[in-house]
Amino acid sequence: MKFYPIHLDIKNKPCLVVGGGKVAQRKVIKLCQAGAAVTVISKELTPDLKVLNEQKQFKYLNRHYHTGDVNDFFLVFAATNNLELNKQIIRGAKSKQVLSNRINGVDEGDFILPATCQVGDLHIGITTQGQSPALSARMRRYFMQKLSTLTPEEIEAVADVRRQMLISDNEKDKVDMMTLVDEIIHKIESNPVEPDKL
Ligand SMILES: C[C@@]1(CC(=O)O)C2=NC(=C\c3[nH]c(c(CCC(=O)O)c3CC(=O)O)Cc3[nH]c(c(CC(=O)O)c3CCC(=O)O)/C=C3\N/C(=C\2)[C@@H](CCC(=O)O)[C@]3(C)CC(=O)O)/[C@H]1CCC(=O)O
Ligand SMILES: NC(=O)c1ccc[n+]([C@@H]2O[C@H](COP(=O)([O-])OP(=O)(O)OC[C@H]3O[C@@H](n4cnc5c(N)ncnc54)[C@H](O)[C@@H]3O)[C@@H](O)[C@H]2O)c1
Repeated sequence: MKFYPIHLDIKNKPCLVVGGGKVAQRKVIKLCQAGAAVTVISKELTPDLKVLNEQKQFKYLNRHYHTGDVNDFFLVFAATNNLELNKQIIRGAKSKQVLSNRINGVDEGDFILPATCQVGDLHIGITTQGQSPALSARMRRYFMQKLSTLTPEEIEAVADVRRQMLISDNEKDKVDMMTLVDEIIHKIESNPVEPDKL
């Protein structure tokens, strides 16, 4: 296994995205959803990033990357279309022990992002260890279709019974919880996938 799978709590943690294109946008949206304190450095922004900037979802520095910009960040994303610059950003981050993601290739940088799909608190993360992103993207669409039959409330119901079980230490609560889990698995199994939507 090349990469260690982890779900990181980045609430209020300072995260830097260098670049304002389509790939940077994907990173920024997920960082904001996870409650990070996001800074974006780029002279250009996609239309969606412009809207998020107007909503003050992140701190925007409308300029090119400068050496030293990575200092004091928790995570850094080198997401420009300039391969040499992305390498330089990763080197800068490494010299400051800041964890970094490079969108081109996996040999530099400390982590890569999985393709994800979710229903409520159930999240599925898919990676090919950076080798076949197109396969990850397709697998995500497969699981999105499979999970589309579930609701956040059904996922929450399992957590509710578990909380009850932890208080009561009652065998019946455990059976109830496993029944709900079985129902979820059954719904997923019996939900057919439409291949032309993958
Ligand atoms: C999962 C997802 C998460 C995210 O980005 O948030 C993600 N790529 C996504 C989309 C996507 N990627 C690509 C396309 C173009 C069309 C296509 O091919 O389909 C699209 C579609 C689009 O852009 O719309 C091509 C591509 N990707 C990378 C390269 C390498 C390079 O540039 O050298 C190339 C070009 C060469 C090639 O094709 O190989 C590199 C990476 N991409 C990764 C993640 C990491 C490894 C993930 C893994 O382990 O599998 C890694 C290493 C870096 C990273 O961490 O970012 C997201 C899912 C979107 C979804 O869920 O639908
Ligand atoms: N990881 C992935 O999922 C993935 C997917 C598709 C493509 N790619 C690769 O990622 C790269 C970026 O793709 P994109 O679609 O976001 O490109 P894009 O052209 O839409 O965006 C590039 C961004 O980089 C910014 N930039 C350039 N020089 C900069 C500098 N000196 N300082 C700050 N920002 C700077 C630009 O302002 C622009 O916003 C491409 O090279 C592509 O090969 C990666």
